[in-house]
Amino acid sequence: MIRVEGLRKVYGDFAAVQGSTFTVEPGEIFGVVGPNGAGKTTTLKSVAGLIEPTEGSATVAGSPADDPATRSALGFLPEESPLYEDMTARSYLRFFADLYDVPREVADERIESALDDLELEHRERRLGDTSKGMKRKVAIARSLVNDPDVLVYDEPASGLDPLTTNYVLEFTRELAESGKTVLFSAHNLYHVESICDRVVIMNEGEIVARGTVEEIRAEHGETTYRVFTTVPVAGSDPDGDRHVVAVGSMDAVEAVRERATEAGGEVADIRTRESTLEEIFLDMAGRPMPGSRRVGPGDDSRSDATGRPATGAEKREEASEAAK
Ligand SMILES: Nc1ncnc2c1ncn2[C@@H]1O[C@H](COP(=O)(O)OP(=O)(O)OP(=O)(O)O)[C@@H](O)[C@H]1O
Repeated sequence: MIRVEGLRKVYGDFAAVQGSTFTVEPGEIFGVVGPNGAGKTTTLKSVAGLIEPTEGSATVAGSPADDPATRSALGFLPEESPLYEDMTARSYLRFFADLYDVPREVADERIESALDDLELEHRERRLGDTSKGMKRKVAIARSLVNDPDVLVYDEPASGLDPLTTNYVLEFTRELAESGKTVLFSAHNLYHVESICDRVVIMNEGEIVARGTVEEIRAEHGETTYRVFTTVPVAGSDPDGDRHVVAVGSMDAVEAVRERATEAGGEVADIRTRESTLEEIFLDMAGRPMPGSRRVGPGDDSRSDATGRPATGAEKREEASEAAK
């Protein structure tokens, strides 16, 4: 289980995340969505123990996210996943399994099983010569070599073709169904609607909406009523042999009905339409936030410089960075 409480991250005088609170349960896919710069990656990296919060906390299974043992038991898929270009998928995954001290036999079985599940072809091809989709699948397999219970996936389907995207999303869904806890960020709201159990929408470092997609729609969306009349009424447009006017409430529908009756006609049909998640998102993302992200003199611009010796998990991260 992931628990994020009052998470705030400040860089210099700028608040990247302004105090987020949420929990993610085992078996659940929890989506974090928002426009560029909203604070999604900062949130995910805090849960992966790669960023130290300025205030608040992120815990995984009750332990601090940056605890080396916690990090070792978590699978993180970064937005960009550089791989060692000269290695093959198998040798690359074995290399990471060794870093996690997974016994060779267990690792080999786990790697083959992940590559089978991901239907990865060309396992002995140099990674530098493989497609973007294949590289992403290898990065996903890498997030599983330590058999983590908790997965943090930053834009898992970014830049992939529709077929590979579906594959990756379906695979992520299956991981959650097998009991894993999945925290997931995405720009594509269709992906979010299709696989996430619950969602938070972030804007300018703040959570501005939360719940299931249906709950968010009910709370933040709008219902539009298209009222079809047999005679023209104020504001209506012709529609075949009828007239149509769009209104936002049942009271307004009744007002249209009265006007139509006064004009000697009637209401022939009423159709309702709910906001899509995309419309809600665009509305919220475009809305200026009341609070500023500027804060007083900064205290935490060097997020990763904790001053303590590098842990095994950090060395693994460095190894991954070096592959860039
Ligand atoms: N190390 C850093 N130093 C200073 N500012 C940072 C740092 N990391 C992130 N930020 C800023 O914090 C804000 C949130 O960044 P973050 O990467 O979390 O956003 P995001 O929602 O993931 O964006 P995107 O969708 O573009 O990936 C951005 O304005 C970003 O420029």
